[in-house]
Amino acid sequence: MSEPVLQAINLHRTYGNTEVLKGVDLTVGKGEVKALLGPSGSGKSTILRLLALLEPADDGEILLNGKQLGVSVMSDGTTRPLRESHLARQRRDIGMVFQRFNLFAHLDVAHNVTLALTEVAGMSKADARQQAEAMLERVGMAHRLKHYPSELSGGQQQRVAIARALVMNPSVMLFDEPTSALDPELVGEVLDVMEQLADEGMTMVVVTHETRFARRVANEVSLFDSGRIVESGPPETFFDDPSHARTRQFLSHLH
Ligand SMILES: Nc1ncnc2c1ncn2[C@@H]1O[C@H](COP(=O)(O)OP(=O)(O)OP(=O)(O)O)[C@@H](O)[C@H]1O
Repeated sequence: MSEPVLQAINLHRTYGNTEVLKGVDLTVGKGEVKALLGPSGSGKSTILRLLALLEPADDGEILLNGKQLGVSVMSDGTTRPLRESHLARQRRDIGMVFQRFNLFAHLDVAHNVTLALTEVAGMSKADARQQAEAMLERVGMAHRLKHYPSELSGGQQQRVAIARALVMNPSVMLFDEPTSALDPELVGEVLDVMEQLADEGMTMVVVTHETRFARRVANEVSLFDSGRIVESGPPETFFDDPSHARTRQFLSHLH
């Protein structure tokens, strides 16, 4: 594997009495794509929310480019949760794309993409506009700068959401079932953009039910079940490995 960009070590998360993540280890190397499959409720969205620093783990560590996230390490080696302002800075380096596009309804396409650049990164409006246009060009949406989200198809909204995450120049992009809320005829345009990103060397973690995409684009595929990664492998062998009994069972429900 190439040098690790994102590492999760023994992540745990409990809601009430339900232990949703029971010790998850995950490593994504630079320029690699990791696909996570798994049944509904197995904890896939939870792991992505933790990796995106949207909520804290109860136990375990997350490292980005070798640096532990979400905590400050004291001189005696103990750790403390990071202050919100520092957390916000770390979040900028992690792009997240949700199942539902989560665009700001009251802002046009260009402003959806420039907002974080001007408000969070402190960039001038002119520079932000230039970067946003370049990023929207990359996802094939530069011709819709003045449109509002409600005037776009789901696939177009999702491509804008991808541009909005990319414009912060993150080290890694996390995708949480980015096509599962789309009409079938719109899935391809979003997967094409994601494949193009992968080809360009973006490091990605993708929760998806699109097994053909995972076969074609991922470097490693993992099956997530009941809060754990239970089976993993390169796509060439993962789907057809006779020892992957749980993957076979999962796939038989999917089709
Ligand atoms: N904030 C929360 N409070 C309480 N329970 C939660 C919370 N978030 C998730 N859960 C529970 O954790 C479990 C795992 O949820 P999660 O959304 O991570 O699964 P998933 O694998 O992404 O499922 P899906 O494919 O349906 O999105 C579910 O039982 C869910 O109800």
